[in-house]
Amino acid sequence: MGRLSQLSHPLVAHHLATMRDEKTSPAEFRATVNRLAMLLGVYATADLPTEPITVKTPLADCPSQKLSVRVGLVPILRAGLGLVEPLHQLIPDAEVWHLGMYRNEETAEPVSYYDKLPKRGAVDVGLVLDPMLATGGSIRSAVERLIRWGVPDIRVLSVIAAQPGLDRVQAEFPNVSIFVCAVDPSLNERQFIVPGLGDAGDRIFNTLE
Ligand SMILES: O=P(O)(O)OC[C@H]1O[C@H](OP(=O)(O)OP(=O)(O)O)[C@H](O)[C@@H]1O
Ligand SMILES: O=c1cc[nH]c(=O)[nH]1
Ligand SMILES: [Mg+2]
Repeated sequence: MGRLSQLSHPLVAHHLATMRDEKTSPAEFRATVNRLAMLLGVYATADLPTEPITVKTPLADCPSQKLSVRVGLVPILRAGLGLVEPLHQLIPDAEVWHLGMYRNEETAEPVSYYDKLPKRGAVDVGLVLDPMLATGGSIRSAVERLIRWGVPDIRVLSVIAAQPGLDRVQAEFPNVSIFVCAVDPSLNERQFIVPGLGDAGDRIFNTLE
């Protein structure tokens, strides 16, 4: 089974309530995704390797640490874009590799429409960013793509995961770490997470029809 970390923190619970609330405006929704992504980012990077360096302060030499790995942020378009900026704040040198995917409305299967990953030179750590893991199909497809690219350490950051999709991803990718703020019990007949928060991409980009 893949390793699952569910964040337990009063700020996570507080901001999650805002995100789920149907009355939350797109502007506040975006700001809240940003806050939760920052918290997820801190947890998901807690064991990144560092190497010792020495920096000169105005007073003396100071033994210090710097990240020693290439980190790639891999947002799944569109909704994953909402998590990029806070992760970039935490890891300014991270590379960003976008994967474009949307769910077919009838089958709920992911349809890929953008992928410019290079043939060579995979990052050491790939952080897959998508606020919603529903059936798990989109995350599965992204993880498969990163495995083919050659990423040795793959971590998934999602705000809400549905239990059925999570079970599927964990069973299929035992070496992938998954970080979530909440696990919801079920999916409805349209494969939306219940209680969930609706369509994350539409709420971020104010495209609700
Ligand atoms: O686990 P799954 O069943 O694959 O569902 C989750 C996917 O669905 C949503 O994207 P959507 O297809 O709505 O596209 P969008 O982000 O462009 O709105 C969400 O952002 C995930 O990518
Ligand atoms: O509940 C869901 C399922 C897929 N995508 C979303 O944005 N929300
Ligand atoms: Mg999507």
